[in-house]
Amino acid sequence: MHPNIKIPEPFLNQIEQILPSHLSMTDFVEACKRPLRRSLRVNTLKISVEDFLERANEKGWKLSPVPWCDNGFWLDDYDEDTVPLGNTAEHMAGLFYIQEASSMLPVTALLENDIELNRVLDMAAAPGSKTTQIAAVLNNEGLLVANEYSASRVKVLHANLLRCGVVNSALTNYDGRVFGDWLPETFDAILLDAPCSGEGTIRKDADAFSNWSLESVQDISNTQRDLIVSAFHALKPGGTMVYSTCTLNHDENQHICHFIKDTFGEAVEFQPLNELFEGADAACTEEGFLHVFPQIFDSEGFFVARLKKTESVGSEMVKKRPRKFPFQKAKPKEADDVLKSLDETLGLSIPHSSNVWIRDKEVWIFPEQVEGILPEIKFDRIGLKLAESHKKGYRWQHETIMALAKGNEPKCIELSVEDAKEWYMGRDIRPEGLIGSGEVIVCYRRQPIGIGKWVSNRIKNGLPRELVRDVNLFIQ
Ligand SMILES: C[S@@+](CC[C@H](N)C(=O)[O-])C[C@H]1O[C@@H](n2cnc3c(N)ncnc32)[C@H](O)[C@@H]1O
Repeated sequence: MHPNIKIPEPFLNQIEQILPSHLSMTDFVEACKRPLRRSLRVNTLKISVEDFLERANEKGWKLSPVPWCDNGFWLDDYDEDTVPLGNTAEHMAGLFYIQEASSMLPVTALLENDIELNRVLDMAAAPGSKTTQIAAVLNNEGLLVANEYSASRVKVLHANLLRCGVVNSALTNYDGRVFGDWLPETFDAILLDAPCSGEGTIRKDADAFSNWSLESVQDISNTQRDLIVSAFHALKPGGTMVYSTCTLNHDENQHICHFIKDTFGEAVEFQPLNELFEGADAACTEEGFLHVFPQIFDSEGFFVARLKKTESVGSEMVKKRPRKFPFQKAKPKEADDVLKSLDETLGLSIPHSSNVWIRDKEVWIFPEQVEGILPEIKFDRIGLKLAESHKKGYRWQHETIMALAKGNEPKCIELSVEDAKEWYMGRDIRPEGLIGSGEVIVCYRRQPIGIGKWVSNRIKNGLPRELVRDVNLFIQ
């Protein structure tokens, strides 16, 4: 049992009124008090599920599949005190994301249908569990705009995108209310994983209710109404949107969905989720939303609704002052030069749907689909910084390796466990009996972990300073 759990009476009274008849209040309270099962999602941008399972098996991890996400697994009996999951070599290399199982539902629902996805918006994205999940389904193609209102949380989002090798993203730092006016009818799919009162997170966080009150629920539902209207305007006719929260009350869930339907009528079509996976029925409401009480799948509480915009609702773009953009698209010869050098020095190539852009000496790749909307909104960061150019060529970046290298390129060198520890601690390494020249992709257990440079029998460490850490305890 969770030791310090406090569940407010008004909340329990409310749940009693909305709990479906096939569920019991006793089970609900007991489930809230049970600590949460740990779960993770394999990052298929970096490793196949098959290879990950082999590696997990070698480490003695016991994984069981999450039924609604092909890449999701529960991790049974993991001893978090010995090696915190977030400090394992596999996590640092971006091979998985620690994500609660029910929080994998919204992206599964959003991207279930095989539709063309040129532009996707994640309107409330930090820390990025679902952004990285979307990027993996898109396989780094198309454009994924990841927006977050809190500047400090944008930094965490950015770090997670880098760790997971996401290349097709463009980050923005706005109140999500701006998208409907600034980018109307722009996105094929939108995830609104809304800020909410977090009632479903009690199993993870004993303090989940410390700021909870009936009034605060009303406040936050006003924001949610504004955000869903904005998202609906930003959606292309024919596009799909998922509205999700990690809370349980109707005001922040069902009522928000009915509000958008009342506002836009026939243009809103609820798309039932009862067949999203085997057993989904157990959480399905009459409208076809998933209202996941924690005892149903032994998970966090969650709510997921999917809707389609069947027709335009006459959204209009608000005119803005033209802004100066400091990047220029590389001329064809310039881009060829960069890509040829990337191939020749490291054996790497960029995703099909991206192009080379230049700012002074910096060389970047941007998803092609961002080009049409560049004048409309200020981006904090787009795509990937590939290199810095200098007189003799290019200085490739750590993130280039983390995003583009697979570990099977000719320029890779496999480090011993001792050398990998040295690498993560920011030190140069001397692989036994080897001498080389030029740049080299360093790998640990066949996964790229950075870029170094041979200086005779030593590889100069290229790990960015902010990633240096004492990993002596964690890497085995
Ligand atoms: C439920 S969390 C998102 C979790 C995230 N989707 C994930 O899966 O990792 C909601 C996020 O919305 C942000 N937020 C709050 N108000 C917002 C607003 N008006 N516009 C956009 N984002 C907002 C919060 O800072 C928070 O990071």
